[in-house]
Amino acid sequence: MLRSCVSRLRTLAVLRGQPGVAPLPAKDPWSPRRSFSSEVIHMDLSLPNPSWNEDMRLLFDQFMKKSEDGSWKHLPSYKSKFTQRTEDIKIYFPDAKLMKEKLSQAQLFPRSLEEGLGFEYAMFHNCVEDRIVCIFQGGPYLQGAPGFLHGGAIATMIDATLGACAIVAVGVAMTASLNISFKRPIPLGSVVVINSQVDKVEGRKLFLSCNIRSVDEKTVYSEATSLFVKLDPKTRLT
Ligand SMILES: CCCCC/C=C\C/C=C\C/C=C\C/C=C\CCCC(=O)SCCNC(=O)CCNC(=O)[C@H](O)C(C)(C)COP(=O)(O)OP(=O)(O)OC[C@H]1O[C@@H](n2cnc3c(N)ncnc32)[C@H](O)[C@@H]1OP(=O)(O)O
Repeated sequence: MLRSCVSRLRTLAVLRGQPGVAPLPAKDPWSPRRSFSSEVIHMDLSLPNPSWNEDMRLLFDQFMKKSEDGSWKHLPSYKSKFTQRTEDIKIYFPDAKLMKEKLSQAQLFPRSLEEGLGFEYAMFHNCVEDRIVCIFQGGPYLQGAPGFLHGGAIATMIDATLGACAIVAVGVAMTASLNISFKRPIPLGSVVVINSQVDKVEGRKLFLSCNIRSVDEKTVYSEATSLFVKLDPKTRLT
């Protein structure tokens, strides 16, 4: 217990001293309030929290303002929550009981880290142009090259944004392929904007693309194309 506390304090000290790293959340991320409780599971985690920096808050406010006339819609996001969509996927599993047990333990991967340490993001759907914008602040536990985001963390957010775009467009769909071009490293703690869209639909196949840019739009960090396949209700996944 004592050893784990010392190790956490060391981690905090290292992170606080690291240039370019977002300040840690004002609240102690290991406080009981942050434990795995139903309160956290059902909390919309795409709303502002103390770890969000000014860019993140400003962008969130701008998109919320744009949502007032109904042209944009904020998409809530949970650690784990049964929705109609998660109900929909049950038909793809032969053993419904086993599936239910698995789902009761499951958490959405990008929501599995504590507040401010990993993936902080909010998505907005443009209902007119049918595209999704994700504002993303990558925390200190997502480091790859020193001071920059890990490529896998970038890929995760790309997949999550393209996935949301596909699901909003056609319902339950899975990533079949994902091709990413990493053009510039993304500094830890900085805010980036992921713009995604459906380019083409061919039967059950959806071709999507996205790019990741800096808030001032001057830097293109990554570009990606993907294929999602709408699941066939006649085919089981396992
Ligand atoms: C369980 C799904 C989850 C649904 C979400 C539910 C709730 C949402 C709630 C909250 C979530 C919010 C946001 C979402 C966040 C993140 C999304 C992350 C998504 C993922 O992270 S997901 C994990 C990685 N993903 C996999 O784990 C897939 C493994 N895979 C398969 O499960 C199958 O592979 C599948 C289903 C893809 C297709 O299988 P299938 O049997 O339905 O279809 P089939 O094979 O017949 O292909 C049909 C046509 O696609 C072409 N095709 C297929 N694959 C291709 C490839 N790779 N390249 C080029 N073409 C390909 C064929 O060539 C044919 O083309 P054609 O018709 O022209 O001949």
